[in-house]
Amino acid sequence: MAKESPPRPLRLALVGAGRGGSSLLEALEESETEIVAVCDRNPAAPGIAAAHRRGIPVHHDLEAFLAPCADADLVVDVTGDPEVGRRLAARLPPRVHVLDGTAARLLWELTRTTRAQAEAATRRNRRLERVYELAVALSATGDLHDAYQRVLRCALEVAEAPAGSVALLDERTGEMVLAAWRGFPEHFASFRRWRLRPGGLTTHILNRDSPTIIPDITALEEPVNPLLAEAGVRSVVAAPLRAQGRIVGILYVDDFAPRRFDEEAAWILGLLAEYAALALERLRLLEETRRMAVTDGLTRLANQQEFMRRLAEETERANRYGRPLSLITLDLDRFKAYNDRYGHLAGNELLQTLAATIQRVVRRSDLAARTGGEEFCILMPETETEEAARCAERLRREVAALADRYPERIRQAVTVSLGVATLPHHAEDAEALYRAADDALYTAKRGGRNRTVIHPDLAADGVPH
Ligand SMILES: Nc1nc2c(ncn2[C@@H]2O[C@H](COP(=O)(O)OP(=O)(O)OP(=O)(O)O)[C@@H](O)[C@H]2O)c(=O)[nH]1
Repeated sequence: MAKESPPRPLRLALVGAGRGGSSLLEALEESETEIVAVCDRNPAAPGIAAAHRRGIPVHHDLEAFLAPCADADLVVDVTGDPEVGRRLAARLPPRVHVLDGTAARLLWELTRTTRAQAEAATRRNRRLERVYELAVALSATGDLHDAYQRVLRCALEVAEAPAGSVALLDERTGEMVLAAWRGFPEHFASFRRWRLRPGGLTTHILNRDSPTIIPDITALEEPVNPLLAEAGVRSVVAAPLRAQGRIVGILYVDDFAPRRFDEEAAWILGLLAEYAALALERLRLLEETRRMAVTDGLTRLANQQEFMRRLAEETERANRYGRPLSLITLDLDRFKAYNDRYGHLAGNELLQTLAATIQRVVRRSDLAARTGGEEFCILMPETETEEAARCAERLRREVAALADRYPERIRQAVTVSLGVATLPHHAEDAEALYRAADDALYTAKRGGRNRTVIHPDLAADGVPH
């Protein structure tokens, strides 16, 4: 059997490059059809520039245009001018078909529809591809913050929206808590929490299986969360985040103008939310485990291991850059007697109150840790001895005032003894710094307790108070 040769592309010539002609040119841009010539009297007609751009021969005179037309299969006449129609019919060989009027419009509409469908399919594939890429990235990351940002970036891209956020449900308090956001100004985060109200928008979103589309929140009757209203959000698509059958939060995608998000975007956001919820929950648990591994369970301060790790790290940094690093060690005075008298639980409560006091007194850049039963350490980068001693004294006074301040929790007046040492003045490495501060603390205990001692003054009575 003879092999069939592939059909050669259709050759088309176009007369009339106004709005209709240029739309047809655009609609045929990616088709196989070969445009052999374009003709329009008006050199400024929109289709003329498009034809030049695509290298299609252009004519402004019908006579000259007839020559390439004789070589075409089809001439499309969108001029609507009967004179042009007559001349084409009279001069072109019968083999060349002429499409004009309604038939030309039909051709344009069919081409446009096909193209729109192809574009929609490409867009859907691109959106699904983004979700797939997100899934791959989420399974590789171990960082919760990074994961939130990736989820938001992907959601905004899929919905072609300028802003979005993730809020998590705090089951204990019945509140929504903002976990991450994108495309909002800084002050957006000032509304970090809001209450769930029965009949409110948040409750409505959480109770639905699929995403909720809201074209204009100002037209809603139910109360809207203050975050959206305050930020000037007008339209929303919101997908519930569910992990193992439990509702964990909401993914919001927002626009500052009223707009109806398309159903396809909402459907894909639903898919994205399903996967994201599982991945985010996994990372949240991982983070929680990590946090627990470095935290003391009773006081929520850093634990001994974390303190030793940070001490080594900060010592190295201080030595490398020639910067001071101070360390305060402190220990409750006669805690055994307190425990014996009021019981272990009351003792625990005292330790927790002391930890909260330490946390209140130190700076954010300092590290407060519980390093033993009733022993605590405060690591203070970039801090000279005098400043550390001032902080120690302030802490000592605050502890002495605890019984007056919290009579329901602290059963009798308590005090602490503190030791201060600074690298490089009193030690050169981590171990020596720890020992120096501890020696100072020991001296404070021997000197009568309820005092601060700076390392070289081991024989002195401590800092005057
Ligand atoms: N309640 C409670 N007590 C603890 C905890 N860890 C250690 N302790 C107690 O802390 C007390 C420490 O006693 P000592 O080391 O003799 O020190 P002290 O009584 O504070 O005396 P000085 O430090 O010399 O002023 C012991 O009774 C421990 O049982 C804890 O987690 N909770």
